Amino acid sequence: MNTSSDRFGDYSTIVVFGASGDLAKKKTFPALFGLFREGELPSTIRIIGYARSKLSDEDFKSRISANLKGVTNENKHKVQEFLNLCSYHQGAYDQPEGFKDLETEIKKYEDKHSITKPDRLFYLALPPSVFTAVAKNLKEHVYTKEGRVRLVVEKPFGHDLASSRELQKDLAPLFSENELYRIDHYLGKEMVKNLVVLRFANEVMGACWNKNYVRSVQISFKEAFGTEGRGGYFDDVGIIRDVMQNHLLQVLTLLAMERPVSFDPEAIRDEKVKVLKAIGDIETDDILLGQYGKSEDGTKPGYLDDETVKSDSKCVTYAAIGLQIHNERWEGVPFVMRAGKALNESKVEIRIQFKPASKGMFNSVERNELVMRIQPDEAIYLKINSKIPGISDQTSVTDLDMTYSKRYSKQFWIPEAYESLIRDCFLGNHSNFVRDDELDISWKLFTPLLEHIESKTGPVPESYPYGSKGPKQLRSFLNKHGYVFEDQGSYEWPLTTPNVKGKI
Ligand SMILES: NC(=O)C1=CN([C@@H]2O[C@H](COP(=O)(O)OP(=O)(O)OC[C@H]3O[C@@H](n4cnc5c(N)ncnc54)[C@H](OP(=O)(O)O)[C@@H]3O)[C@@H](O)[C@H]2O)C=CC1
Ligand SMILES: O=C1O[C@H](COP(=O)(O)O)[C@@H](O)[C@H](O)[C@H]1O
Repeated sequence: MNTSSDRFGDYSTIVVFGASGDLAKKKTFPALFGLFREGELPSTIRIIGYARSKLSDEDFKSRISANLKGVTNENKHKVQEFLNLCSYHQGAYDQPEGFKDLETEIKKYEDKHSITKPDRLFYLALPPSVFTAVAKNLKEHVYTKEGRVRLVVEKPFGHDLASSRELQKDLAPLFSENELYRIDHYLGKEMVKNLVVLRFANEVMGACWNKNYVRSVQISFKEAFGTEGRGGYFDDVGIIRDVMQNHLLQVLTLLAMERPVSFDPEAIRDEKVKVLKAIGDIETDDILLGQYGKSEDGTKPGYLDDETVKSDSKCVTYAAIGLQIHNERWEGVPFVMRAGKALNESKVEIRIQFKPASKGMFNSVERNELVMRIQPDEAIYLKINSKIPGISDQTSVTDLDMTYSKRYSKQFWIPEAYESLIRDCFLGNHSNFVRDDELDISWKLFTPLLEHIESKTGPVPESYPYGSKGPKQLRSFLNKHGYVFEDQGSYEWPLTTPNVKGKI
């Protein structure tokens, strides 16, 4: 696979802002360690954690070491080697002093290694309220014209179209689009990265990937836990901003875009933008909204039981949205995105249901369905009709199954999303990052819907029990959008023992 590369040098500096925070502890530092452990980061780089909290180097290191993953007896020495590369720098986000000191510290390291063209990666693991202040101070005090600078920004990139544009307007004069890496961590997930290959490296897939064969497409995100502990954050956000406007929409664009001319990041992102532009307005009767209540047995709390949320909150914790893509390939094919918290299971998957086989020989065979499970346990399987083996002349549904855990050995390293994306930043590959125009169109699409939902007269979400499959109307909503729940007959997974007899 050709991917463009502009790799940083061996004496680069990575600064993680918000290093005392949750994301840094749970994702950023574990990902940096994972890359180091696998030899994907040079052993000579410098990693600096920056935050306002008063922490000694030891405090900081013990904080980050608690979450490092993939440590075995054979590689445990790598933990200390990694920690030796790290240090902590205390400073404010809105005052120049901390940044000036940071510049001195980085320069000292670069001078020691005679680096004249520095490579500096700044990772903002920070609330968006301080993005601009940090970006300004970085530009003024820690930027290098001689070398290369990359700025990684975490979601949320705004709250709606206006605030997203405001943020863009603030960042644009400071860092060029080429220097900006907007992370959507779903783009770093293995199965999401495989979509381009699955579609465009397999003629058989390409041939049926259109309105002539596909009846409906679903992108489904389910979490088996509620907003426990994050209600305060979630109440202003809701499930649509939290995972749909970004993660699921990114998956949809990769699923629906035309073939890019190459693996060049701009070629890929150009195609994503084209398909985003072809998505029709979201109709208000094409949505299903829910909010979870207590579990049926009363052991799990309802959303409104969280003291950090407004007692009469209409915050949406479940949404299903029907979309149409108005282009030659997809006209008339319903795309449904659905996402919910506090459901019966945690699973993210794509389901492409094909049109039924022609009648005549087979009057009751089921529709083919291609499932790509993003998590847990990545898998691609195609449900097909097959003759029941043996003396039977009946058909049954079975599957062509590529479950990664069965197909690839456990010794084989599949990077976590953040590992994969930080590696891309280091290599200078923008393919899996969100470009400014993608962001703008995605907010244009979702802002009217959000305004409708959040207006005083907006719809009241249907209550569903914690631990259930979601709102009761889901089944009819999916039917309305072309998805047929097939009678699975003798389908069993993973092993089938058909209970049928042949005709004499
Ligand atoms: N946590 C997660 O799993 C995910 C987070 N994100 C995004 O990543 C970013 C960071 O998230 P997370 O680590 O959870 O956030 P935190 O709330 O943990 O904030 C990170 C650090 O920023 C500083 N900080 C917090 N609040 C403020 C404030 N009001 N003003 C100035 N500084 C503040 C604190 O450091 P100090 O006071 O020491 O300076 C804190 O340790 C956010 O944009 C979030 O939306 C995205 C996906 C997942
Ligand atoms: O961005 C977010 O994503 C997580 C889900 O990410 P995953 O990698 O665990 O699937 C979600 O729980 C969170 O609410 C949201 O902010």
